[in-house]
Amino acid sequence: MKIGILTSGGDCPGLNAVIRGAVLNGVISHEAEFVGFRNGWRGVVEGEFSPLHRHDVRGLSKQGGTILGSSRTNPFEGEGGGPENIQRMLDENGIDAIIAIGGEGTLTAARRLTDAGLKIVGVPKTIDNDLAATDYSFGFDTAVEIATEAIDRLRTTAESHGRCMVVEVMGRHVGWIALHSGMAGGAHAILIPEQPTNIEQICEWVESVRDRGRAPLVVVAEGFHLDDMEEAHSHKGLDAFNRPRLGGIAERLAPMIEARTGIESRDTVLGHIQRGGAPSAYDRVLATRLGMAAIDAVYDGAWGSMVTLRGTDIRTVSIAEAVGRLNTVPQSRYDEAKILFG
Ligand SMILES: Nc1ncnc2c1ncn2[C@@H]1O[C@H](COP(=O)(O)OP(=O)(O)OP(=O)(O)O)[C@@H](O)[C@H]1O
Ligand SMILES: O=P(O)(O)OC[C@H]1O[C@](O)(CO)[C@@H](O)[C@@H]1O
Ligand SMILES: [Mg+2]
Repeated sequence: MKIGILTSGGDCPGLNAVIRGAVLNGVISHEAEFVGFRNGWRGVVEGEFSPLHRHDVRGLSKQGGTILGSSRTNPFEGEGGGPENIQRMLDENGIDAIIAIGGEGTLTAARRLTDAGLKIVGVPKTIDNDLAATDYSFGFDTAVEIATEAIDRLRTTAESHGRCMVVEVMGRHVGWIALHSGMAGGAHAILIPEQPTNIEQICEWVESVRDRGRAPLVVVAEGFHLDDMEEAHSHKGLDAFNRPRLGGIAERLAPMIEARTGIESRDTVLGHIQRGGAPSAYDRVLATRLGMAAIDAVYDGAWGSMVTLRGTDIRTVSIAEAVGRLNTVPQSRYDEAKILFG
């Protein structure tokens, strides 16, 4: 079989480990051949790909980013877009199946193409951990490690100056990175999109920390909004898929906290640092296993399915099951963390 692999949407540590796992399992177990599409669906629509041999994936599991490149191209648009054009391109090049590695957008596109008859298997990726039907997605653990290290560092400078630090982490719709890094770093408040809060409550937590002689540390997810804000803070325009680019809520909160409490406050926005660099060992293992399992799904003809982590097992589910809803932070997990606020 000749299998095409693509990575689409925002990048994520572990993408290269998936590619390596798939290529190695395919070559070793099935003598499969591989091509890598350039820049996500754009490479499919424009027929831009190159062979991926075993030697191309050597040493790749520790490498951040994606050797294939990524984009937010819509496979239903453009001259070569749409299921008929894509199938023709695949037939002309003898490509039997596609492994699409991406988030809910990429997987939704994959599901629509599969509904139209294309042979695609999905692999879930996102640092946000917001995809349903998988217990964890690779990239999340790495992002939490990076954010936790940043929180640890901010804490020492905060204590030196008796300042309040507001640290912003990623998380467009869900607060998993904030929850886990905040718990790991001993944050005094964790603000997440699922739990709009008022500024008075935040200041109460901050003041109680100060009253104990400590420097308050607040972790906020970029998608958080105060309960009197209509939506998440955005001042950077739109992304390539016309969605507001988030980021900057920490810059709004820090002066509000300072004005209300009198505690000198600083903000830090971690941004894409959380997506860069080498994946953690956990993410390398998870990504490698998902890549290997994607090959099994291809050889089972499980089109329209996605490989997934359930407990410690790798399974397959239908993509439809994964993209319909978000994996949000449950109330019980937030309540548990909240015991330590203030
Ligand atoms: N409903 C849809 N139908 C067809 N194509 C879609 C659909 N939703 C998204 N896409 C395409 O898939 C691309 C990738 O989706 P998106 O940009 O949301 O990234 P993602 O895979 O969800 O990863 P990320 O976690 O970075 O959001 C989009 O830019 C868009 O072109
Ligand atoms: O890479 P971009 O387009 O700036 O996307 C940023 C978004 O992607 C993510 O990193 C992953 O979905 C979000 O946390 C963030 O809002
Ligand atoms: Mg998306």
